[in-house]
Amino acid sequence: MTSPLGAPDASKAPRYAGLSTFARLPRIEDVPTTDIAIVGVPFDSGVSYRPGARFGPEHVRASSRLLRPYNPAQDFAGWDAVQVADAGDIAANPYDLAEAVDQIYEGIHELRARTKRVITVGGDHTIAYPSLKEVSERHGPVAVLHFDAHLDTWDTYFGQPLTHGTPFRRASEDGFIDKTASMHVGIRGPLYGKEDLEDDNRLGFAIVTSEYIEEEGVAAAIDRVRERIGDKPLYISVDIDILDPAHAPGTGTPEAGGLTSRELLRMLRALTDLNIVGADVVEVAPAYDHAQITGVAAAHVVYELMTAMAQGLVRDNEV
Ligand SMILES: N=C(N)NCCCC(=O)O
Ligand SMILES: [Zn+2]
Ligand SMILES: [Zn+2]
Repeated sequence: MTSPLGAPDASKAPRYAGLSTFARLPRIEDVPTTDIAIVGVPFDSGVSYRPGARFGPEHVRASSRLLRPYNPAQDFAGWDAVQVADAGDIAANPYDLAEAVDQIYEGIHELRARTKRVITVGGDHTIAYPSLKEVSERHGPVAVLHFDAHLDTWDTYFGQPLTHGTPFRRASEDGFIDKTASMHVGIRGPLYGKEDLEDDNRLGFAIVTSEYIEEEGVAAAIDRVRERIGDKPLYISVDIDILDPAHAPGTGTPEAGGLTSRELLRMLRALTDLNIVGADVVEVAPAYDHAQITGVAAAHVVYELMTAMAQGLVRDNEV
């Protein structure tokens, strides 16, 4: 295999110059093969409050220009070990949720046919449903590790079954999720009723609350994640609003009392030996961001997920 093509040498081309791709990595059409594709899904027709996540992908790309090849926290240089490329954006009908979900599924399915892993950058949390549909067709029902302030296992909004508050209920009902090994991390804030928690449990999720992490610490939360998920094929979904609004103001449904970006990144880095088969990072809404605070946090989340996936591909001799 020829050496992977990485980002331009920042000592020759300034970081702030050049096309806006994730971490200034090559576009998928500019490399012969791709192992990990990072694809944008500029879609926010599923939101229930502040819109704007349709501009999330471009904001995360713009906020990722400082990322460098070697990740000391994982002692691994992901894009030097495998080919990582920016696959551009999947176009989805902003006026028809059902059609949009089909288009997102088709876009991921087509990408996955020519790459080994896909990381989707939203866009609102609706996109987790088609992504989980695609991943579960390849790996069977997957363990879902869902970082979020919100359960996102609600039923319908104004009669609509697929929105950013319902992806994991629909995915559980449709058999995409391993109900013995899925969990939410970061849950906090007001609910519609206690039955939300009863439904959530029935749909197959354990819960690590934001308050638990404050009381017991990140290490205890990591232990609970590892115990629940084990070595099952794992899908990681990161709603950036898991972070406290101080660390992610640029999002549509902010809830007080969240995690710091340091805590979230530490959790992600502790999971690099798990079998990560898919991931998304969603709900970045740049209209409410300041100085790329949220964009930079999301870019680092993608970077840690990419690094962990690259390690897994090398470890499992898939490259
Ligand atoms: N941001 C996500 N993914 N979900 C928020 C749902 C908020 C609500 O139903 O009130
Ligand atoms: Zn959320
Ligand atoms: Zn969410």
